Amino acid sequence: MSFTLTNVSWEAGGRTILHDVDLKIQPGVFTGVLGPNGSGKTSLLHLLAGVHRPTSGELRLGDMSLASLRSRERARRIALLEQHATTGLDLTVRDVVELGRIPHRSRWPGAVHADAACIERAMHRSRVTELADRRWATLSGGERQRVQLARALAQEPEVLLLDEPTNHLDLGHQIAFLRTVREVAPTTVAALHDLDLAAAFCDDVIVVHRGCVVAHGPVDDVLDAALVSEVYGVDAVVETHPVAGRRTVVWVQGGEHTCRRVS
Ligand SMILES: Nc1ncnc2c1ncn2[C@@H]1O[C@H](COP(=O)(O)OP(=O)(O)OP(=O)(O)O)[C@@H](O)[C@H]1O
Repeated sequence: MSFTLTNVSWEAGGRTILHDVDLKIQPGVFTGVLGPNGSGKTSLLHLLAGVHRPTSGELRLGDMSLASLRSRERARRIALLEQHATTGLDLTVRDVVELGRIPHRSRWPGAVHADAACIERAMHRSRVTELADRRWATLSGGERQRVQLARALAQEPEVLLLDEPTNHLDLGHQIAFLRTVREVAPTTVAALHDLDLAAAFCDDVIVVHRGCVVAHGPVDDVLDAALVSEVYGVDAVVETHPVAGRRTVVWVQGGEHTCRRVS
């Protein structure tokens, strides 16, 4: 399922947060959204999820305008894994994962069994089966993140939107999490801060800077030292690692945000 954004802008709090975004996100592709803090990554994901509506421009999912989809239909097609998922309810892990089935609820007699199988499968894939009876409130940050992935997979979406999904995860779980997403998820768009993880797992990347999309394309074409310098204000060496065989980013110096727009 593709996303097509034509001249999309989004305003909030009296200012333009995203400016004239033109993008086509191809179906079946794992796309990373990169950019500094406050550049507009979450805002872009929220537009794709239908949480926000564009102030101007058009956003299409496949051949439909996203705005024309009813919320239940949207929830069947798109799962959003938020940066800070919370609930005030006293739920078990299984209850949380079961929430992913709500958009698919049906009166068909076999639905309960189908839902149960789907929930078990999603928990197994996200490596949280052993947590199934634990209270959500007692989980660590990393455990919650994996449970949220299970909820999103139980939703069986056509598009998976992930907002900094590897926050809270140790290195092993970061790799396992993104590998699982690559194996089982359909079209994926993930905001990521870790450029090495982006290089390892993304097919394409979108780079957002000060509310503008300044680059979009295959990760190996986009991710280079000039981009890291321009967007993050960091001098870095970006090279193909001799053992891992993928792009790695080693920072040399920086930290000052001397951002200029990349053309
Ligand atoms: N509802 C809102 N009202 C006003 N300003 C907003 C709103 N939502 C986001 N912003 C502002 O828009 C800008 C982009 O925010 P966004 O959360 O999209 O950035 P981000 O790239 O995801 O940042 P981070 O990496 O820090 O999570 C920020 O300056 C933020 O304060």
